[in-house]
Amino acid sequence: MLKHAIIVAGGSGTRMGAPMPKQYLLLNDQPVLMHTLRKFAHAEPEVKLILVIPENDFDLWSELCEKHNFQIPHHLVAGGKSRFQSVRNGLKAIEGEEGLVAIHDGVRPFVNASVINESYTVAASQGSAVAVIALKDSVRKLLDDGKSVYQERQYFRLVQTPQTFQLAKIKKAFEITELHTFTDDATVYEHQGWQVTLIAGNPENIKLTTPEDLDYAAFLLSR
Ligand SMILES: Nc1ccn([C@@H]2O[C@H](COP(=O)(O)OP(=O)(O)OP(=O)(O)O)[C@@H](O)[C@H]2O)c(=O)n1
Ligand SMILES: C[C@](O)(CO)[C@H](O)COP(=O)(O)O
Repeated sequence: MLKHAIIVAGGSGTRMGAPMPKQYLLLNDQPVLMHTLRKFAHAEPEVKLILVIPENDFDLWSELCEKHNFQIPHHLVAGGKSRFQSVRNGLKAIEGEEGLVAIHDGVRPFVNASVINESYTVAASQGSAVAVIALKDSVRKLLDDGKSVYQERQYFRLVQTPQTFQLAKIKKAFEITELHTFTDDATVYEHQGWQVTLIAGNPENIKLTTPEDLDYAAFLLSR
């Protein structure tokens, strides 16, 4: 079955506060995005990779590829103003509706190959596969009056990427006008009335968001 992967990296990394967007920061002397693209290329050698970055960064990316001798084939697509719009641009760049597409944050370079493989297998039979992990800490809900209440953590999951779908269904789902409740691709998919299928993610697959995440990334790479 035809397998695509859209790696979204069209953001500006405000919370990281680094001199350049976090997707280009170096981990072990290689930009974050190269680690992420390599994970997909190694896990699924036949995958068709689409990389979504801001159009203004196309020249920077091509310089980085040359400098780091990065040769994994991929198709560059211009990002949008929001993650939703970047994903939609990526979906529009795929011709036809055949096969599966994994949508993955470019700033999650620590995804396991087994999670990527499982996401395609499950999406092929179920329509979708969304990587999640269970919570280890207790959970409380904040109330308007300054109080808080206990929540049963077994009913909650933290949502990661990849979020993998049958291409025809996720293309149709993304035809909708963007809503503020669309925090990821699963929320767009289920807006159609379709149930998402959850699969186990890997705990190291964090989204590099704030500076302390880079320390954890360095630790993971040093093991
Ligand atoms: N317009 C956007 C915004 C975000 N993303 C991507 O979506 C992923 C998750 O977003 P987030 O971690 O929020 O990245 P940023 O938007 O870059 O970070 P911040 O919110 O701190 O500015 C990232 O890979 C990011 O590059 C995107 O492709 N296009
Ligand atoms: C898609 C995502 O990474 C799943 O956890 C997350 O929803 C992105 O959120 P952000 O607010 O764009 O960082």
